[in-house]
Amino acid sequence: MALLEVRELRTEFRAARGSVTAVDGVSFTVDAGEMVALVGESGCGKSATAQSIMGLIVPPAGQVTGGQVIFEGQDLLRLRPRELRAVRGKGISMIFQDPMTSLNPVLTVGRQLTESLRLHLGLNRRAARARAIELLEMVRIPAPESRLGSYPHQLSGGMRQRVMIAMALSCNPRLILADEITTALDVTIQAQILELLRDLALETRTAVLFITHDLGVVAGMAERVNVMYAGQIVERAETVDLFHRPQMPYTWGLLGSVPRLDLVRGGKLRPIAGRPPELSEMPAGCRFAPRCVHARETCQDDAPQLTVTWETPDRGQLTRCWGMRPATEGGWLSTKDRFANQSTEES
Ligand SMILES: Nc1ncnc2c1ncn2[C@@H]1O[C@H](COP(=O)(O)OP(=O)(O)OP(=O)(O)O)[C@@H](O)[C@H]1O
Repeated sequence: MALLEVRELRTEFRAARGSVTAVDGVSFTVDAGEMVALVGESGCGKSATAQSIMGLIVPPAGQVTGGQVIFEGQDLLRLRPRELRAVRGKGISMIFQDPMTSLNPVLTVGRQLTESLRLHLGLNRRAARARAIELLEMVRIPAPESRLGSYPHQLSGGMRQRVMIAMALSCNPRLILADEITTALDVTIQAQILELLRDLALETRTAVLFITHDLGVVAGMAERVNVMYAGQIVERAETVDLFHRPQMPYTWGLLGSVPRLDLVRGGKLRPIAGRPPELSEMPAGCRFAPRCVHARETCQDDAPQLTVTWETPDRGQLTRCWGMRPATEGGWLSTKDRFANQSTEES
């Protein structure tokens, strides 16, 4: 059984006229100790998915209107607030993009760590302090004892994110939701923080749902990837398969905007042209069709389902694209069929 199983999750936000659906039938799993990525451009619904899992989307701003979030066998969407609070921290913890918004600026790092340990694990003052020092050592913060007295603003961005990782790990959760945790950091620091999270998660056998807009970041972090577009999963595969054999044109586009050392000299990064649809004006057919140079008439008119388009006995790849046949019928459409409607600007 999966550690986390998200089934047909649907989340709506209140809008000027009625409501808009930011997460539309999203399903995926995370196994114990596994690293899974949720990737997509800004606004595709990644954070809304994570916040829905944690029960952080509440009326009047928004609401989870459908689906299930099964964590260790229980549906988190059916829990009472008190029961859900017990799952947060001890079962699932979350690290956000900007530690300054999640750390309390008027409390020292030590106070914040020890309070969480006392509250969730019932440690006494002395034991909580000892564990806090141990946690800061774990996230490789030098002179941890003296750092306990520091306020968040006295630490660098990278150090603050290390503190957030320490807090996330403090109650030995089974799952960490890591939402764009390095976006606000310098590139060199980004790599250190990612490596730290990966090493600690492996060491402590903690599963991580790794949320990012940067497919480049996924390569070294996740075993499986879910690509999200306009509120839906549009491709899912093992990371190696996704990089080796991306199937959905949106994923090709995301890969085209990842810097690569093996690009031929002079090869340019190609951002995906156009913008995702407005939530209030979703296309009737494939949601990526308006930006897809391979879109055919079917793509404009009919919404494709997420379908197994490649598989071996032990793994598979799912794609939401009319350019792919089910794996049982051969997967790829022939080049002639696939590009039948290819625009001239591509050739
Ligand atoms: N409180 C809210 N009220 C109304 N709409 C919202 C709210 N929060 C998010 N949205 C909308 O839901 C959609 C999904 O947002 P979400 O933050 O989940 O995207 P994302 O993929 O995480 O992007 P980013 O990385 O930029 O946060 C967006 O169109 C966003 O404008």
